[in-house]
Amino acid sequence: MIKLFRFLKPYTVPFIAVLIVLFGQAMAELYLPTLMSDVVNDGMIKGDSAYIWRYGGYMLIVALGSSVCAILGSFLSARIAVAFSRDLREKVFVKAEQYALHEFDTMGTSSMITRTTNDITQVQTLMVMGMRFMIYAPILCIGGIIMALSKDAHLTLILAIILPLMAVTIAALAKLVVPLFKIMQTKVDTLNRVVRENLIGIRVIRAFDKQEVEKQRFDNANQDLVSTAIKVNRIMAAMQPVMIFFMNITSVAIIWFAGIRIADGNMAIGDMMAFLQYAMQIMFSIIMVSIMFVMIPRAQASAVRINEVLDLEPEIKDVANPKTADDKRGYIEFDNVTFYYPGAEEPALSGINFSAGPGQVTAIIGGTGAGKSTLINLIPRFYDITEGSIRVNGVSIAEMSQFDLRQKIGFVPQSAILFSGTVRENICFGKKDASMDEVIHVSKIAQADDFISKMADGYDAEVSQGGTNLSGGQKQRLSIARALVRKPEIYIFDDSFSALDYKTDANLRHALKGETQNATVIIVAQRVSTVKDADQIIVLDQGEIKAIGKHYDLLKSSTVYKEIVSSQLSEEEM
Ligand SMILES: Nc1ncnc2c1ncn2[C@@H]1O[C@H](COP(=O)(O)OP(=O)(O)OP(=O)(O)O)[C@@H](O)[C@H]1O
Repeated sequence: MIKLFRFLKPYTVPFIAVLIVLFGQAMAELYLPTLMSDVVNDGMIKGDSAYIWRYGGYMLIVALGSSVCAILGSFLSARIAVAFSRDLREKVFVKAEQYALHEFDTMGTSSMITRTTNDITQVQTLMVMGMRFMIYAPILCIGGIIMALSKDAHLTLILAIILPLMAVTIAALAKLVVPLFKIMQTKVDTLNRVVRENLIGIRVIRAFDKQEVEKQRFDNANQDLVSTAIKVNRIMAAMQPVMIFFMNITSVAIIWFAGIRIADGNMAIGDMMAFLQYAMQIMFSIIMVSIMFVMIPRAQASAVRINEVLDLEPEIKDVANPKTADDKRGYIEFDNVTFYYPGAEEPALSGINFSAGPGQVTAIIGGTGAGKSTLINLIPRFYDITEGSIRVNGVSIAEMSQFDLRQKIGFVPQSAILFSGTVRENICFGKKDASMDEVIHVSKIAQADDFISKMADGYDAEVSQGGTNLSGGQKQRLSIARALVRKPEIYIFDDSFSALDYKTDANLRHALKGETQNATVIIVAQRVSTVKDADQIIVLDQGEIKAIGKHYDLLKSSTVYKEIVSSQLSEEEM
């Protein structure tokens, strides 16, 4: 957790201010019982009302000062902690944005959400308490002991017996509760995962009538978290009466023994009253510190999880002096590329060699799991290759900046992901400052203008989160328009026409031809009709290129291609 405190640096001045005002509060509170004892001993007992008024006035001023310090301390510490967690959330988010895809898989999306929200809140809560009590409680405790000793050294023997007993009790309770706090964070993770899977997969769950099963799964995760939380709260709840018991027994013992000492003439009444207050202050500060210590392990577990996110160095990084690749446009070369997914024993792709250039359409076809998506994911450098090299415009993509590389690419993923916002905003995601004419133009090419115009608000119609108010084909067309609006030099379509009917698919490809005639187009497709006009077709099977060529040549030369074609077209069509 200490590692995270480096992010407090911008708040050094308010942090020091917090320490100063809380020091002031502690000193004021330590002074009050002494003033009160003076009022009792020298004012009330001697019947000196002027003294009572004067010292009563001092007491009021000191109490007021203490309150002002307390308010300022709370205000400043809350502001620092909230600003600190805002900064931390931003750092975690920015870091996560740099992760390679498999690093996301390692962390887990739901765990990333818990880490960005709940875990940071745990650290924030501890930080508020820490700032509040870190300096205040020790001063109150040590100062209280010194003042109590100065009032009556004999009576402090009571504290010498009670305080260790209290410390042992707190330690025993903490030993029970600390491991439970740690477990709670992982249970929050599990609950988040179940909720997330259910919300995303709600249609599948309903279609398969699995509501009851999923409800049970949720109940189990929920109950699991609740039972741990109940255990923790039981122990924490037990702490309060136990501490009150200690405080009461201390008060009784002090009054009893002080009574004897007052009767013997060895102690003044005012000193007894002050002693009692110091004893309460000492005990209160011990309770505060112990509550903080009990909270530390939970926040510590959260801090470890936050540090895991911050310390994970993204595997895919820009080189120190990235090269530009602007001498040519749209040239892609795969040179003996082999790729293993992290941790996989078999390569997903091996010995891939091909090149593609501007004005050329390259189609990739193959059975499911052949490695088509993997291949095109390597071009924007979503993964780093294991062997060989991939060059864009003659420059290895590992030597270019990721920003530069991805600026050159219009990527349409397999599953169309849209964001909440309007249709226009979703299309402009590809180019922030695209004009309305550009948006309409690309929508027409993507065969989206028709359905957008029919929507109540047209281009200003709202797309719900994840695009759930659109059909699969409509989503695909919007994500194609989003890629087109960038006017990139390389287009990558990952099975992006699969949800379109044959007619729309044909119209779209026809319209695309004009738009992309100077660009390099790579199309992954399952349908032969989508790929057969391509300038080159790459036939992929089990991560290897089995053949490259045009449709008619491949029909003669490649048995794998022929099998794919014959499974889709009749003898006559072939
Ligand atoms: N993130 C991943 N981690 C590990 N292995 C993966 C990952 N993604 C894909 N694979 C594996 O890599 C191989 C190729 O998958 P890929 O998604 O590239 O196939 P595909 O040809 O695009 O299939 P489809 O047409 O079904 O989409 C498969 O064996 C798959 O299990």
